[in-house]
Amino acid sequence: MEAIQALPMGTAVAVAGPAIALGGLSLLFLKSFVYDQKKRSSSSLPLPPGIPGLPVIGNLLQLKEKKPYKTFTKWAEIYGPIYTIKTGANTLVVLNSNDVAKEAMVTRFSSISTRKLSKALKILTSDKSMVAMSDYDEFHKTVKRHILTNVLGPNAQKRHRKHRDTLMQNTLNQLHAHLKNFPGESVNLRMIFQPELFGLALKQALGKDVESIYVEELGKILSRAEVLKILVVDPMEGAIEVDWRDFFPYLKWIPNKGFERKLGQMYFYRQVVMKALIEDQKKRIASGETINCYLDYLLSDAKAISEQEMIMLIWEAIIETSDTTLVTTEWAMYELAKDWKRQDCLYQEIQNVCGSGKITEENLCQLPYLSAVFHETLRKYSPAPVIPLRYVHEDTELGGYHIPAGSEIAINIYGCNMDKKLWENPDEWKPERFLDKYDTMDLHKTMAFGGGRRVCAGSLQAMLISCTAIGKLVQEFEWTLKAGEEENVDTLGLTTTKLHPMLANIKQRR
Ligand code: HEM
Repeated sequence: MEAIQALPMGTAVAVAGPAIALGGLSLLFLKSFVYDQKKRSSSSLPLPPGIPGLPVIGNLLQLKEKKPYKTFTKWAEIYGPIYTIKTGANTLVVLNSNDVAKEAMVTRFSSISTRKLSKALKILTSDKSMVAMSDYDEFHKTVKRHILTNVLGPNAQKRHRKHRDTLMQNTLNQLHAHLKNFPGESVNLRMIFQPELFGLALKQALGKDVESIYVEELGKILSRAEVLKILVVDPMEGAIEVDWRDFFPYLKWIPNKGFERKLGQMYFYRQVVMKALIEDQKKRIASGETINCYLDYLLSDAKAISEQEMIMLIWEAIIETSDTTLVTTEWAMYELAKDWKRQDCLYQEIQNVCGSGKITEENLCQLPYLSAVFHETLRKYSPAPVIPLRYVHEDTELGGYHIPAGSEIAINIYGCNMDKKLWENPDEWKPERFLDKYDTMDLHKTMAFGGGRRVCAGSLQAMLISCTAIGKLVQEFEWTLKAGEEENVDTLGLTTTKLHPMLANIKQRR
């Protein structure tokens, strides 16, 4: 040490330089040796079992119905938690248990960190220009930080609290008005809750809710309901549009006019409406009025974001806020309205904790049964049943099998949440299964929010809105399903949206 200190500075650098270079070289050598070993050891493993299919088209005909996650789950009972299917020219590795899903999302993430998007998603996401659909790269890290800092992280959620309180109060007011104006008529909760969620999404993203907007390219004023349809409802349907060229890339030169027209139109409408909404708010900012919202934040703090990326990021915050939370809340209320005993159990818990006071977000940590209702609904109705496909960009290993580069990965969240080895009678909606086992505020009791570096950024917001809404709806009203509603359990779309909106009869509690 003293000898080194005694050397002139230049000498120390001259000696240390080659040493560092040599150290670097041997590290590099070691890394490539380990990599080769890993590669060799992975390729000596067997391939996952394949589901028998037909030549050329593979298993496509077996996946005709638009709920592949259910077919995947049935196959897992025969072929195990990991298997491959052929979708035309593509090989898809399907993961159906928590263990293999976590291995893909955490341990082997570095080999599976890119997205494989269908043509429809490529168009709708403006080629991966949003947090949830981007590859795991610098763009992703930057924009995930932005959405967490301003919209979805714990501090941002504290700042947006007033919007959630308004949403809850407006929902309750409309239910009371329904009771008064249409006594004896059943209520469609979605018709009230969805526009309220959309209002919250607009306020968080753009600073203000809108009643209507003039869109120059369309030459007309659109109502709020039309804006909701263009920004949320249509793209959710468009996202599952199938272009057969996805399965046969070697036929991509053949035009598919119907598909292109439909998706092109959706893209155009979304684009012009988003531009009009943003321009409107830019006028507000220019007039000196700034608001704590995502747009104001991006305009002042995220200079490197292009105009198109800005449109996509703002749209992302709107569509993601408006959909999955509604799906969860509606299914939870369907189950509670069907099951009086459990509804009463929840009501008693709320009464014990809140007494004559109204339930608030501050009470959530004291309400384990409410938390169990939320998580059991996420389990049984996994709002994102299959994670958007990932792509294996280097040979890897999963569940003891060799997974070659070029494979696509489908993580079947629904399958993980319905795994009979993990969940007793998984078809039964039974919140009690979560009591005593978990911390009330643990957001990851199931695989519903994914995991690892791509874990859902909006889980806190979803929990705060959904749990408070369920709690308030049950605290204030008694819910009973309308006769014949029990059978309506079908779903529609990319998420598990209830095909028939829930209809229920409500009675004000004393
Ligand atoms: C019950 C409601 C929700 C469920 C079940 C859910 C589910 C998921 C899942 C499974 C993923 C992971 C995708 C993957 O691994 O590739 C994800 C990602 C994401 N979610 Fe959610 N989500 C919900 C609500 C929300 C809300 C309200 C937002 C608000 C904007 C949101 C924003 C995001 C974002 C930005 C990502 C991308 C994270 C990343 O790629 O790093 N989610 N969500």
